[in-house]
Amino acid sequence: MDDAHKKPQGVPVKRAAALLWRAVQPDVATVRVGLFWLVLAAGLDALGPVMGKAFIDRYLLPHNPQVGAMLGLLAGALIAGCTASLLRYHQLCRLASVAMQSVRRIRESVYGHVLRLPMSFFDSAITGQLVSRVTNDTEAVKQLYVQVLFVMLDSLIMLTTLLVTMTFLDWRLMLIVAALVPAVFGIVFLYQRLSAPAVGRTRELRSTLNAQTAESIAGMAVLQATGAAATYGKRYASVNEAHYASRQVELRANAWLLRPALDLLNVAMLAVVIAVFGMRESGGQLSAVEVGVLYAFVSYIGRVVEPLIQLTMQFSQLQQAVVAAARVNTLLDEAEAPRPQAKGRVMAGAVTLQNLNFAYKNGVPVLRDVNLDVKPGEFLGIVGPTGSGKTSLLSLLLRFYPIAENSGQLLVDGQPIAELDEAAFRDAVGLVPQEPFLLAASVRENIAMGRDLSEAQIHTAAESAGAAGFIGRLENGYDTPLGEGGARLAVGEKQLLAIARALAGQPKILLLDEATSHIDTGTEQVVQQALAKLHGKLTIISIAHRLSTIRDADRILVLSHGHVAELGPHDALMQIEGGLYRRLVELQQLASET
Ligand SMILES: Nc1ncnc2c1ncn2[C@@H]1O[C@H](COP(=O)(O)OP(=O)(O)OP(=O)(O)O)[C@@H](O)[C@H]1O
Repeated sequence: MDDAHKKPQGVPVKRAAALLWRAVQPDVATVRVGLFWLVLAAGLDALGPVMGKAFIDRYLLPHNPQVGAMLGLLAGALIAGCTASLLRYHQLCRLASVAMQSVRRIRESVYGHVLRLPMSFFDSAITGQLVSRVTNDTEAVKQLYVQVLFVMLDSLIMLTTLLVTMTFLDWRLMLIVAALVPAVFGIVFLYQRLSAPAVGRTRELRSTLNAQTAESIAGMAVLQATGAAATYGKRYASVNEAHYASRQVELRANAWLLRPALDLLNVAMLAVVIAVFGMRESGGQLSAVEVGVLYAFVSYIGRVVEPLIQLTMQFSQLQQAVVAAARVNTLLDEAEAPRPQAKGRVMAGAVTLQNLNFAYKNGVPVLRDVNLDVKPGEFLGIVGPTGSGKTSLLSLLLRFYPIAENSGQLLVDGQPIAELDEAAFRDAVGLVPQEPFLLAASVRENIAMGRDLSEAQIHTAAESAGAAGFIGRLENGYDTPLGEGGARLAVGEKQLLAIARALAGQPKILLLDEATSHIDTGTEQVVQQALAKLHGKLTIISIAHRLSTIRDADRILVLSHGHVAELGPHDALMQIEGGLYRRLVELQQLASET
């Protein structure tokens, strides 16, 4: 099974490029227009020194003061420069907006994708790292588009245009200037060799820091109760220290190799061009034409170096962003939960298990040869020692894991569970999980959970769950905000709300996973009454640790090591001399008496 924190496989650059290419598709036409205008802007930029050269060659050196033409050239250079700047500004804004749109799309698709991943993915996913992938990594992808790709594209266009213009002016001098390109790439290569491992390590460590923070906050009660704060503080500090050291390596490589080395190249190139020019003319008289070319080349060198510096300065960001984009792409490549095209419906809510086997890992069976026939409207309790497979059975009933071939059958109303229409199946099966999960939203939103439910349906569900009473006592009734995780409600109230939510979709089958284990005896009775009222109206399958909650069940399934140990009503099971159920009941009675 894949996990969210694994190292991406394959070449990151390819995966990053695939991601960007996919996301930019709807805006390809806009990008093309933007690039066209950028090429024009670069051409206009290159015109300036050409006009300067004409100014020197035609009027300045030959002492030929034609004021009108000279002013015309100066004005031309000025207009070309201003137009180029304006064009560049508009195009970079246009491209930046394409970039933001693309990132918006990527972020939405990553979040949507995560919501569609199979439950098995989350068995090994680390929350902090997954959150980091959806938020931080997609933010880094924005950098890749906005800062890097478009600034780099602009620089590349500029560089090409300048080299072409120089070729027309003096191709031999152009070749000398062109030597800058391999020199700069040499520096970048060296930089990459030195800093790339550190860049990757820094990201990994930052991700670990996020994961540790998220984990500690989630488990704060346990952490404080076990006095583990100091140990965890130390563990965090050591990762943080490693992160700092890795950042230092990166920064040192940046400081040595980027700006200073490139500034040095700029000065060296100027010296070489002037020296070559001087040698060429030694012995002869400087011709006016050559001086104009020298002027143009000196201005071009500055302009060639600047895009090259831009290209290299963006390089470290590029590396980080490529790693991030590759990781986002890897997450997007993670297979989604299969969406059966099947059209089966749940009509009555009968559940049949025929020789059902299940294992999370090959060779470690969790359910073995389970046979069961639950009739529509039946109330089935499930009990068994810890690890006996109760929750796993519920997960299969929720279609969280597929039933492997040759592993028996799980039928709902006579149809294999995989052949039911997804939306119809989710409507027909309600779940009350072990931990009532509540949103930081109003009571109404917590019951509706985004479903299109009428006010009457929400109220009826709350009534049926026995939650209407306490909701009515909240200051704003159904509009009362509940705070993060329903922080302002008592545990039992959260549980009742979870039942109301499960009932709101008017399911045919209601699954409860130890829904009453956290509740005090008073609230347990409210839940019991709610379940009693539902008894017979829909199929109820309820895992219970507190055996009193399923005493009234039509039948009780006793699981042991993944197979059916006993099955029958409470009274019948209590008759079994030395039976597992009877032992469990007696143990609980003993525990409650002491
Ligand atoms: N996601 C998972 N991946 C791998 N193994 C798992 C997973 N969930 C449960 N198991 C294993 O499957 C077995 C059955 O677990 P399950 O949670 O179904 O038991 P249970 O009867 O519900 O236990 P409990 O009463 O403690 O909740 C256990 O050995 C457990 O370690």
